[in-house]
Parts: sequence; structure tokens; C-alpha cells
Amino acid sequence: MRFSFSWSTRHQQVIFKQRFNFSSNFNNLNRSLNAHIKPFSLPSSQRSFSKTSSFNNIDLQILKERLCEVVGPPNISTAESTRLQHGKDESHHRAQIPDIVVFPSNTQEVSEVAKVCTDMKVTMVPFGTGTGMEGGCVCTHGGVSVDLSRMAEIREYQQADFSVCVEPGVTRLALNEYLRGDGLWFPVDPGADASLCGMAATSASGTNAVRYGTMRENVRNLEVVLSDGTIIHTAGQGRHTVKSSAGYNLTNLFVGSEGTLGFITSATLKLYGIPDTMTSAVCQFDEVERAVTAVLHVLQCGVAVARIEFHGSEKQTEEDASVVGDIFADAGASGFQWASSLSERNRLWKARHDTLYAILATRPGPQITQLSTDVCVPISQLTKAITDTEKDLEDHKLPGYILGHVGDGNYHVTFLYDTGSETETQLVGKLSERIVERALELNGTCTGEHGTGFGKKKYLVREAGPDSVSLMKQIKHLLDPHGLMNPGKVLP
Ligand SMILES: Cc1cc2c(cc1C)N(C[C@H](O)[C@H](O)[C@H](O)COP(=O)(O)OP(=O)(O)OC[C@H]1O[C@@H](n3cnc4c(N)ncnc43)[C@H](O)[C@@H]1O)c1[nH]c(=O)[nH]c(=O)c1N2
Ligand SMILES: O=C(O)C(=O)Cc1ccccc1
Ligand SMILES: [Mn+2]
Repeated sequence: MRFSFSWSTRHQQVIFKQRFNFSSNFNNLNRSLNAHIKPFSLPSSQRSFSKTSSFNNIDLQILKERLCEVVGPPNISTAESTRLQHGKDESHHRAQIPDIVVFPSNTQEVSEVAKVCTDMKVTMVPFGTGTGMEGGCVCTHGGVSVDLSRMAEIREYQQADFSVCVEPGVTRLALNEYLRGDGLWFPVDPGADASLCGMAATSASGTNAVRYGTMRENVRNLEVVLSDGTIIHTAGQGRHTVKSSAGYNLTNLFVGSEGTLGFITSATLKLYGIPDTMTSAVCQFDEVERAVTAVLHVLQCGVAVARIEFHGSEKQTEEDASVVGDIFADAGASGFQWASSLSERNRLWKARHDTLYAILATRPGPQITQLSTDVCVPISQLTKAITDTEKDLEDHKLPGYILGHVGDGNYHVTFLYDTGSETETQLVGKLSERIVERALELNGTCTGEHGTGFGKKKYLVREAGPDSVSLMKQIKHLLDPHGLMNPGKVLP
């Protein structure tokens, strides 16, 4: 078995691309990495939808009129095309569409929308950019999809405090474009250009987590509209200190709550200086164990974790890069290719961020869909988790791509399967379950970054324990007593 490995001094990320038997091979994966990538390119099998609303037309008309009074006629839609776009994300989960989509323009309008929905006992599902990987935007009960993308202001930019407050329509690339001239950036980078509030809602991370952490470590404050319309600021209005010990950590209650506890209408984020020098590299290992061991050595050796992304002066970067080069060479890496120029590095990381679409391109077909696992294990257990997973794939002759945020112990297995084939569908379900069970046995988690959504809620009791899940349910009931906020997600 052959793997390729890509690593960056900046990102400390490893990609494993596994060989497999049907239409694709290493070369066409590389070719497809360079192909033009279109976002929202759902296979048509994922475009099927079901309508689950319990409304009759009269209720729907009243609801529409009341919401229209709040947001104004241009900001409400019942068109099927709009509803279809809002009942799905980028995951394999079947689309279920809302009855109405609203586009509020400010926090007050979100609050009024919530009041109308609570009054009429209608479900509400927050929608960011729809790039989620666990079915978070799927409208299980029809109801109202609340698209927050028209709230796109950067509200408070406190350059001297390395802090910025953004509304839900601001995406990570838009924010970084805004900050670039000042030498600052926000480093959490899921592959998609997701909304920053959506990233807070799913507790997203990306290629930079080893150095900068995930959304959990990078949100200072949130403005949240609760299901009854109450507006709160989790750390107090306008506050953006580096730290605080005041009260319970409400900010991190809402980070990762996936729209089940309220609407995040602004997020105050930590910013960082853009480092002077960055270097990236790609190389290959023959065995996954050697690649993981090399990463472990880098994490454990004299190159401090704080510098493992190799940010800093040119001289420091050169020294760090040479230490890592030596460690990787000792571990059996071959074919090192360094990329220091901006354009080379951008090409490399664009390819990494677009991997999902590159994988999808390898098996075209109307009924072909992808299912990606997202387990995360203690890094000491990563080799075992991955090698056992490879064995499973080999034993079942099932093609699957493995790629990972190795520095975090987080890896994805992506299966491309034919939804028309009962055998393939069942096998993919069985194997993805095995992958999660193995991770839990190794004291890992069923999801490192994509969220619980639909697909992972069945593992929550086993992972968090029955008493913790019972407490989560009590919190949910307290904040959303009628169960109207994004029903059917997160909690079993
Ligand atoms: C190609 C590609 C690559 C990646 C990823 C996706 C894709 C398509 N992702 C997953 C994805 O980008 C991530 O989950 C985003 O945080 C979702 O942000 P959206 O704004 O698109 O939320 P989206 O609209 O998809 O909603 C996701 C969930 O959050 C809720 N929500 C959204 N906005 C909200 C708000 N303002 N208030 C309350 N709830 C809200 C929704 O209700 C839903 O439950 C990822 N992830 C990752 O962690 N690491 C990665 O490397 C990648 N890579
Ligand atoms: O790119 C990533 O790291 C992601 O989380 C998205 C993803 C998941 C599975 C396969 C490809 C991309
Ligand atoms: Mn990932």
C-alpha cells in the first residue's frame, strides 16, 4: 500500500491518500486536485428531498404574513428552489426542506422571527453558508429556515486588542481579506469558505488547529438570540478581553451547539499577526505508521509545539524546517518538495482544502454520494486507529480515502458509494460505525470537527456518558422548552 503525505511548516497537516480499486488512482486524484472546483456540487442523489411539514395552507399563510411583517417582502421566500437550497448541506444526509426561508437583516429581526415562531410553535433552523458535514441545516419538520447571510457587517474591529466582532454573513475568507492590510488574520480554516458564526456553531477547526486551536479557543464573546427572542451576550455586551473568570462559560456552551440552543447573531473573535515567513512541504511515506511516528517526533522533540507551524523570522523558519526535514527523512520520507513562495504554498493548500471535491470527482454518477467519518483519537493511538481502519477497508474490499489532521489525532475516511446499491450502502454504514466504535474504545471522539448533527447523536451517550447527556437535555429544555430550535440534531 502506498501513501502520500503532505506537510506544511505552517499548518502541520498530513494528508493520506489511499489507493483504491475502482475508477480512480493516484494520478487521477492529482489531476482532479487541479480541476476547477465548484462549491455546492452535490451529487444529484443528494438532491432528493422529502417534505415533512405538518402545516396546512392556512397556517402557512398566516405564518408567512407575520414573518413578512418582520423582515419585509424581499426577505422572505417560499420558492421551491430557495427552499431546496436551504434543506441540505454538503453531507450525505437526505435533504428535507423548509416551508419558508427568511433573510433577516439585523439582530432585532432575528429576535422578532423567533418570537413569531415560538408563538406559532414552528421549528426554526439557522442557516449560515450550508457547508456543514453532518446535516445540520436539514429541516426535519419543515418550518422556517433562517438564512443569516444578509447580516454581513464587521461590527467592531479592535486592532490594538487583536479582536473583531462579525455578523453571520461574514465568511472566513472575507474577514481575512479585510484584515490583510493590517498584517492580521483569523487562522481557523475549514476547507470551505464558511460563515464564521456557522463555524462557531459547529465548533469547526481546520489545518491550523495544532498551532492556533479550534473555534472553541478563538471565540471571545457571542451575541445569541434564544428561541423566545431574548438577546444575550455570552461574555457581556461589548466585552472582548483575552481572558475572564466571571461566571459560567456560556460562550463555549453555544460554540458547537449547532443551532439547537439559539441563533448566533455575532461572534467576537481572536486575531493574530500574520507571520513573516512560512514554508510548506510535501513528501511520501511508504507506511502510515512511519508518517504518524514522524509527526509525533516533531510534536515531541525540541521544536516546541508553539512553533511547530514554523511561523517566525526567516532564519528561525529555516532552522525549524531543517529539524523537521531531518526527522521526516529519518522516518523514511521521500520526495520532499518545499514550497516557500506564496503562489506555491497557496496551490498546495488550495489542493488540500478542495480534497472533498477532488474525491467526489473520482467517481462520477447520479447516485454516487460521499460519507465522511470524522473521528479523533489521542495522538498516541492514531497509528493503531488508522492501521486497523486500513485493514477493515482491505478486508471488505471497500474503496475509501483516508486523510487526516494528524497533529490533532483527527482523521476522515471518505467512502464514495452508490446509493442505489443496498449492499454498498449497508457496508459503508457498517464500516463507518466500526471506525467510530474503534475511536471510542481508544478514548477518542465520534467527531473532531464536523459536529454531531444527525449522524453522530447515536454515539453521544456512549461517548459523554448518560448523566452528561441527561444534563445536556436539561440545558436544551431550559433554553428551548418547546423543542423548536433545529430539532432532531445533536441530542439522541
Ligand atoms: C469542502 C469542505 C471542507 C470542509 C468542510 C466543509 C466542506 C464543504 N468543513 C465543514 C464546514 O465548513 C463547517 O462545519 C462550517 O463550520 C459550517 O459553517 P456554515 O456557515 O456553512 O454552517 P451551515 O450553514 O452549514 O450550518 C451548520 C450548522 O450550524 C448551524 N448554524 C449555522 N449558522 C448558525 C448561526 N449563525 N447561529 C446558530 N447556528 C448556526 C446550522 O443550523 C447547522 O446546524 C470542515 N469543518 C471543519 O471543522 N474542518 C474542516 O477542515 C472542514 N473542511
Ligand atoms: O478537508 C477536511 O479536512 C474536511 O474536514 C472535509 C473533508 C472531509 C472528508 C474528506 C475530504 C474533506
Ligand atoms: Mn477535516
